[in-house]
Amino acid sequence: MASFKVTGGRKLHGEIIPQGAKNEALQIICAVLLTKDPVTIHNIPDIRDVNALIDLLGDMGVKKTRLSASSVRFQADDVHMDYLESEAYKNKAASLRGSVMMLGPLLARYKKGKIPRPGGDKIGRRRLDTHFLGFERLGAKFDFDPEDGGFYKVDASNLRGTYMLLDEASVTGTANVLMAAVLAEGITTIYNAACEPYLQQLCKMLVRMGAKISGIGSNLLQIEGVSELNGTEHTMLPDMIEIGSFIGMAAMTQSEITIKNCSIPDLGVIPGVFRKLGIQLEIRGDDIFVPAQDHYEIDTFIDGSMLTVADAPWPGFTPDLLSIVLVTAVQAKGTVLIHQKMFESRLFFVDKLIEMGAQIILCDPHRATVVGMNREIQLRGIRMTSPDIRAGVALLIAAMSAKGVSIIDNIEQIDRGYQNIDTRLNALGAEIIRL
Ligand SMILES: CC(=O)N[C@H]1[C@@H](OP(=O)(O)OP(=O)(O)OC[C@H]2O[C@@H](n3ccc(=O)[nH]c3=O)[C@H](O)[C@@H]2O)O[C@H](CO)[C@@H](O)[C@@H]1O
Ligand SMILES: C=C(OP(=O)(O)O)C(=O)O
Repeated sequence: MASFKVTGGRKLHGEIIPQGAKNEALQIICAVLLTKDPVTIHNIPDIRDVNALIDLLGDMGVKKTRLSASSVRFQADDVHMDYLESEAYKNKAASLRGSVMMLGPLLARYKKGKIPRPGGDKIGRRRLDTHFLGFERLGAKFDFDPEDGGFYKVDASNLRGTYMLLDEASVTGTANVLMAAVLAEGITTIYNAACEPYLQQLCKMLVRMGAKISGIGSNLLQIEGVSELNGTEHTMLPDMIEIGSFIGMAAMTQSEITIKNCSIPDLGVIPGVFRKLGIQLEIRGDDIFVPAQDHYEIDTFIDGSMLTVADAPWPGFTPDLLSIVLVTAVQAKGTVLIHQKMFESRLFFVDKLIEMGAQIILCDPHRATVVGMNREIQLRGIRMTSPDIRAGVALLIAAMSAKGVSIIDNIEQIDRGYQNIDTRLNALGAEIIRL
């Protein structure tokens, strides 16, 4: 288990380029299974989860040619379906959440697929019902037998388009069902579809491959099945969660940074939520300039009542940034209620922040009230463990703003989603040592 030793109190200065989006990459890389033709993908983040998925596809027989550090050409013209029966497949596929999105393409192209219970963050119950109810609506047979190796299995000789109202606007669920529907016979309508930029990017890529999809960016997708898809090229958007993390980090450490090439129109309400915490952001072309700020003050609602920041399916605020908003509020002036509606185990990391000196009341597993300290008291460095990817980065931000040295254990969680974060932040003036 690796750790970070972080010396707090260093101010950052300079420019940082966000990596390609993790959650988009996981969908896009699964989509290469939909065609026998080459698919070239650019701006692939060099992070644990994405590398694990690329390895897994390689083990399944997908040809990979690395064209540069962040570009790979894939060709799925000879997929070894028997690999799915191996113990190695079970272990590797279970190591990340994104692997579940291989099922839609496998079902569409090979009429069957299986996946062990996928990994990913342990942040509460993470059900997969939407995926399998959707596949069943398309005509697949679904089977899950906990006694039989714990595999989720799907089987279908003939996928047929249909109308479906998704159980919930699941991000990976929508991607999975969509990838099955593009090669199904006839027309599929998916209502209550998730519509994050990740999914919009996937839809656009599928259209370039020859799929017929309308309603892109909305919660009502219509797909006219085609018999075959062809190859394409695709470039990943910058990671909006990393961009939000850098904004919070700059505010907490009184740093002046420029976040380059942010694809601003794809950030939705993210900049607005950080502005509500009182953080000044200047949009300069496609960059975000965050000036060094001694103080920032949390807004109230128009009627003077206390601000709540809550997650919601896109275009609402992404749950993946709530831990960052929470830690950023620790040194703001004012009070905010953080309401994590989707996941019930994502706020427990606040006990570490409290140990560092933050004023937070964990109201229940979904809600925490942060009473900002307006920098009157500096956090103090401690030893802590990163429980999940976003809490891990929230703790890193706290440590970077704290007095003294902190040790963060289990940074593999951070490495799942943030590319060489120590090196990139050290280049801006941080002091982070990988132990
Ligand atoms: C690999 C990947 O892309 N992971 C992301 C994906 O996970 P993932 O696709 O697994 O998450 P889902 O969108 O399926 O939903 C996550 C949780 O939110 C709940 N839920 C979902 C939809 C809804 O309308 N209401 C609701 O309460 C679900 O019950 C579930 O517990 O989306 C999550 C929600 O944005 C993000 O945190 C994850 O980073
Ligand atoms: C929860 C997340 O990831 P995953 O779904 O891969 O666990 C995340 O990216 O914040």
